[in-house]
Amino acid sequence: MNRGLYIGRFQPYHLGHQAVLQKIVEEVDEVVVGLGSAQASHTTENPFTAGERISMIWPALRGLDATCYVIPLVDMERNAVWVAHVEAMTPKFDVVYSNNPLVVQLFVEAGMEVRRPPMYRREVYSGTAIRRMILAGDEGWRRLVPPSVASAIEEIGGIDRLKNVSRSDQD
Ligand SMILES: Nc1ncnc2c1ncn2[C@@H]1O[C@H](COP(=O)(O)OP(=O)(O)OP(=O)(O)O)[C@@H](O)[C@H]1O
Ligand SMILES: NC(=O)c1ccc[n+]([C@@H]2O[C@H](COP(=O)(O)O)[C@@H](O)[C@H]2O)c1
Repeated sequence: MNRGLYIGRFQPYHLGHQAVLQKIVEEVDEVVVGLGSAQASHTTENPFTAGERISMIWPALRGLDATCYVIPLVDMERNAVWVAHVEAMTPKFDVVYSNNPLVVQLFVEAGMEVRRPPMYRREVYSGTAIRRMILAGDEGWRRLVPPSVASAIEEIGGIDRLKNVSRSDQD
């Protein structure tokens, strides 16, 4: 039995992430989705709580042909102990999937196999781009995420939240 770890902040989860996971499930029997920066929310970079992100991701994972775990991972002050922290919080995994240079570096140093998934239409499928579209009032962001993510963001008042937390006291 082969298990893969896919780490991201998923702020929000988008169709690029979904495309990566569809490829990962062809290579492993089970996937651990590591929900990074679980402590973060209500900022421009990290608008959604870990719980909200789980609610967004869960329906999208149901369509995948593999057992998936979603595990919240709070950040650690020391990068040197982060891999041990991740290992302590997750079921045992055999391979890590990430394109984040720091994540890759830390797992390679720990002797883990790391695979870098090819980028899937990065110019549009990007958390940063989607948050910018929401802030600009561009409704096109809804086509870049699974339907469950768009409706969850709507239900929690995520559009107004992102706009409000991105304001300065001069606005
Ligand atoms: N379009 C994409 N195709 C393939 N991999 C992607 C794509 N977008 C993000 N990833 C990868 O998925 C992992 C998790 O990404 P993350 O949650 O940071 O999304 P992001 O779109 O990069 O968000 P942000 O712009 O907020 O950093 C990272 O390894 C990232 O490189
Ligand atoms: N020291 C740490 O806590 C540490 C180190 C490396 C990555 N991470 C986390 O891993 C996640 C990587 O996800 P992204 O690729 O979405 O940035 C982020 O949440 C990041 O904060 C944390």
